[in-house]
Amino acid sequence: MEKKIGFIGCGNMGKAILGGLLASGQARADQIWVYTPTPENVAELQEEYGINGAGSAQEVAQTADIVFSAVKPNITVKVLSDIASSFNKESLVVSIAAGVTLDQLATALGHDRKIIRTMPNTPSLVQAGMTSITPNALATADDIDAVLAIFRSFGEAEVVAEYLIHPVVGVSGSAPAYVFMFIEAMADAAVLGGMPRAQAYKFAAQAVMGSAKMVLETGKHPGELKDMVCSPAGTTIEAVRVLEERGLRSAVIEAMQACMAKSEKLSKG
Ligand SMILES: NC(=O)C1=CN([C@@H]2O[C@H](COP(=O)(O)OP(=O)(O)OC[C@H]3O[C@@H](n4cnc5c(N)ncnc54)[C@H](O)[C@@H]3O)[C@@H](O)[C@H]2O)C=CC1
Ligand SMILES: O=C(O)[C@@H]1CCC=N1
Repeated sequence: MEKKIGFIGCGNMGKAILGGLLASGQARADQIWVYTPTPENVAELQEEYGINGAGSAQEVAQTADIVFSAVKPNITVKVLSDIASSFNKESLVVSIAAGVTLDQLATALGHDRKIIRTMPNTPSLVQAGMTSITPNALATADDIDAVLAIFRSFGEAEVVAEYLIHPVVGVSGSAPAYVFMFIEAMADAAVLGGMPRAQAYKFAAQAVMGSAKMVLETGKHPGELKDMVCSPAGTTIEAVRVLEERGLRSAVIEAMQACMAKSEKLSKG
């Protein structure tokens, strides 16, 4: 890709995208401009990645063809509306903010602006992210392909209609938190059984990763994969019985309902 790419804000998620772009060779460091309000942060990013530091968000907007807005949701609209007039006519703005709709972004940036709303997740930091991509009507097929390629450089990415954004937040954006809780709980139980803690985290995390890989790679129904583990009168079915008794599925579904409801509330401002 020969386009210039900009970042306004570059914390956890910004760095995941920046790192993915560079590691995959999709962009060279000299094609990338980054602004954050703390000059020391910019200097650190320049040192670590060799990218260009920008002195202001305006400079990023004026320079880049694709601009990632990677600031917190509560300041996204303000940050973008302050610099709306600095973008080039053909620039594409990509937002990663949870709960900020395409309509709110267009109100901040102008209704003639090409915009793509995305929802990545933190496993992007280890090249195993999952990102939804929702373009507005002005974004071209080339814009969508370019942004899909960027997010696919550190995981998977799919185009998703905006009305599905709340389930995306529930099943992907926020989901790593619940999986980490599950890993922590499994490790606690292993420690209870006498296993050293570090070893317990390794076993629990590898079990989760391997199970996820089986779902993705075998194409088998998760229930069938569960049945493959449950020997008749064996150990696993005992655990499954207790998980059912304690309402694991219902707890997960209700937790995600709360997550999706909050996502919907945030979108309404
Ligand atoms: N952390 C997560 O799991 C996910 C986060 N997101 C979204 O990513 C966005 C960023 O989140 P994180 O990277 O976790 O936050 P972060 O706090 O790590 O990074 C925010 C960045 O914005 C910069 N910043 C603060 N004020 C600024 C301003 N006025 N102008 C320009 N830059 C400014 C900060 O210096 C920092 O570099 C949020 O909108 C969030 O909704 C999306 C999916 C998952
Ligand atoms: O909790 C949040 O608001 C963000 C959105 C997705 C993951 N973290």
